[in-house]
Amino acid sequence: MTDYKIAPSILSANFARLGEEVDAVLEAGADWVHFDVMDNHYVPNLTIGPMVCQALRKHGVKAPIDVHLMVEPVDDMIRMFADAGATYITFHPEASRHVDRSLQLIRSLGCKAGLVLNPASGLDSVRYVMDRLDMLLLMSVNPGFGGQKFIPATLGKLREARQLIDDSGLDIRLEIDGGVTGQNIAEIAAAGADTFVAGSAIFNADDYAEAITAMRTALES
Ligand SMILES: O=C(CO)[C@H](O)[C@H](O)COP(=O)(O)O
Ligand SMILES: [Fe+2]
Repeated sequence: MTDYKIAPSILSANFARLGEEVDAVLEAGADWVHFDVMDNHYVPNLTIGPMVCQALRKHGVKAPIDVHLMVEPVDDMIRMFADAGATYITFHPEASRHVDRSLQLIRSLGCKAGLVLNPASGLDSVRYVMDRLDMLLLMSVNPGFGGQKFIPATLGKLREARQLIDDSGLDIRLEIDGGVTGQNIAEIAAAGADTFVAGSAIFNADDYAEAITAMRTALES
């Protein structure tokens, strides 16, 4: 059976009570914390940095923190997030001049490494660095904002990515980010994803446990 992971994106959490919000989703059954970092340069929005990641660790968060860097360049932020307690660090290949080197940097700092592909980007940029990846993240919305609609063409790309990973024989997670809901998660899993980021579908729900349980039930179906 596939080891599915659900990673609520704190982009849709109440930032005024972030520690409690993260405790609440983990208590409600989430596996990971998805941490969106935006710099108003790579994407037209600005969020949170390594100090907030470190604060969550100090607050007592033990779950994996999945840092999604939407910043350019990436190497300084990789170092700072590794120091701040990140588990996974993923970045967009076009935001690094030397993708292979940035991936090596992440692992050298003891974190798990991943690349993120935007909706219009093909799989070519990951083909020759597969052995440097612990995760491949496909964006199913354009990066920068929560609450957008899932782009259906991502399903075909997920199938191709699943094939690429299976053919490689490597242990690489396949994560999907953007517009994931309890209604579409089963179809997304059938296309090959094993790790699901969901922001608005969880944090906008009245009951986080109910939203996460509905996702797990759909995954089991
Ligand atoms: O990386 C992101 C946006 O750039 C977020 O992780 C993503 O949009 C999650 O939010 P939602 O589930 O509401 O789409
Ligand atoms: Fe994200």
